[in-house]
Amino acid sequence: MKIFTSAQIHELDKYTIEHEPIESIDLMERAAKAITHAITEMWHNDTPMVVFAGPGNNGGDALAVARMLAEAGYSISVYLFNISGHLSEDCATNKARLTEIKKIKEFIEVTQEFDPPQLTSETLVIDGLFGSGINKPLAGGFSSLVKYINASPCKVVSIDVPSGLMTEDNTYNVRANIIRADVTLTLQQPKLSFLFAENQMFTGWQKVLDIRISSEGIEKTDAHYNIVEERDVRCMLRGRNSFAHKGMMGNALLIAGSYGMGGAAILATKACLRAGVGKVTVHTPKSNNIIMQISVPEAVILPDSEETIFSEPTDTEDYDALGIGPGLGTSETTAIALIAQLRRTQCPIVADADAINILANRRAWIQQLPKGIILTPHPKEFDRLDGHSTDSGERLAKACKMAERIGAYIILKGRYSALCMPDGHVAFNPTGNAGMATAGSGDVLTGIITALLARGYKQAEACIVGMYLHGLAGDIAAEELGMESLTAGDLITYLPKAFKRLND
Ligand SMILES: NC(=O)C1=CN([C@@H]2O[C@H](COP(=O)(O)OP(=O)(O)OC[C@H]3O[C@@H](n4cnc5c(N)ncnc54)[C@H](OP(=O)(O)O)[C@@H]3O)[C@@H](O)[C@H]2O)[C@@H](O)CC1
Ligand SMILES: Nc1ncnc2c1ncn2[C@@H]1O[C@H](COP(=O)(O)OP(=O)(O)O)[C@@H](O)[C@H]1O
Ligand SMILES: [K+]
Repeated sequence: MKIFTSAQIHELDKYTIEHEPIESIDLMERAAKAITHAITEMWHNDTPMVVFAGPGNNGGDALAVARMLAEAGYSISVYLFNISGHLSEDCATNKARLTEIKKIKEFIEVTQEFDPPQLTSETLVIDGLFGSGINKPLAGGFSSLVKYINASPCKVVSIDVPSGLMTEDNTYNVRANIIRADVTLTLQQPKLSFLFAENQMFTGWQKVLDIRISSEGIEKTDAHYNIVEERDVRCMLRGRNSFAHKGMMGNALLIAGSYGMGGAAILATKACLRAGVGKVTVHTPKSNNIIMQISVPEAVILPDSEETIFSEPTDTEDYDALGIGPGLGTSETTAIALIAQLRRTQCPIVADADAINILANRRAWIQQLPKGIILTPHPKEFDRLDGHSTDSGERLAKACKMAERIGAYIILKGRYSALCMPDGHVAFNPTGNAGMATAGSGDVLTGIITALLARGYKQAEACIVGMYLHGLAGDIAAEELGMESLTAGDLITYLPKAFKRLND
């Protein structure tokens, strides 16, 4: 699913009006119907509702919703904020339509002073102050109103966007002046900023409402940001030839584990095998040899000459992919071996965890990384690599720049892991859940991506399929076990079911 910027949304709006064709006011009516339907599904008609409408089209939506809810028998009070004395055309039309009906409890047009109504725990506030047209942080009377609503015990449903939240960049926004909704009913597509962890407190639960924006327009418009969909992944999946033998299914090399962190190597190795690789070899310190042999008898172990750390690069001629980093440690010897390893490796690479931490300590080496390398940092690891970011938006922008600059694929891990590609495009992964916030989940992802690379998937495909499968395994595990007790090992156990669901 493409994620458009507010400027693109505005253009698509116009495109739909011109090409469907449909009058702008009728498109607003269509949006309002979808919003009203969603509200009536969630709240009974004995819920007292207070609608706050702004002067633009978000306010227009709110006024239309107020009319429809009043006609459906809800008790509705409406406050329309018209401070500058100018309403958008469709907002003005909906004001006229609203004032024509008799079923509204009260309608107040605020032009100067505003005496806020009492908002109790019974009240539902419908927030239609500002949507995708906001162009600066809220201030003055609007910020006071937002603070008043946020401090009240009422429930809040926001139309399209929680008022005050920018659809893309909130780095310089004033967070106290943004509505904290319980539910956001967003039109056509989630907005980019909804995918960032720190904005969940504003959007609350999100529901996307289809308002039938021109599919032709959507197809024609290039989007930098996409949310991966199941059908994309199904198209990328490669089958297994019935004459397949292990030599055809990829030969993976993992360099992982140090004394005390052998578990990371075990998790990555098991995940690599469960992701369908033909053969996997694990280069790990001597001290992990026996535990690896016992834990993963399917793997070949290549013990390092050192007892506790990775110290010597391995020839990669025979391998189809290298996964390096889980539990590796960051000692000086390991750092030198890592760089030597990256320099001499010819096959595709995924570098995670301590491999990233080592690069963060020696930033000059980042420029020299092989083209096409996959890096899988969580936000803290990325900050070590590229300096502190104030929020997810800034971090994503930096990751995109780095991916372009060094020709890398960077997966910024999180609820919606973001794959930043060298061509500037970003793919967000929708699968996964909070049960996966547990040690070792990242090692499993490294193992899966390594396997897919070894099997011949191109970097972008290996990342997209890998992220999706990893999250889907977590979702199926959570369906059956619940989130609380989920462990990284469960992700491996449920990987077969994730494959099966996608292959069915
Ligand atoms: N295709 C779709 O998705 C559809 C979208 N639709 C709906 O349209 C909404 C977008 O409407 P929109 O473009 O009119 O913008 P909106 O958010 O109402 O705000 C603009 C007004 O706010 C003002 N303003 C801005 N910032 C401000 C600030 N900080 N403080 C104070 N004022 C500020 C700005 O004034 P200006 O700065 O321009 O003078 C202008 O008056 C969208 O979210 C959805 O609900 C549906 O109806 C149909 C299909
Ligand atoms: N709340 C969540 N929703 C979806 N996925 C999550 C969530 N929390 C963690 N994950 C996934 O789990 C993995 C955690 O990786 P990481 O932080 O590197 O863990 P570790 O270092 O312990 O292995 C990432 O792939 C991330 O996307
Ligand atoms: K809003």
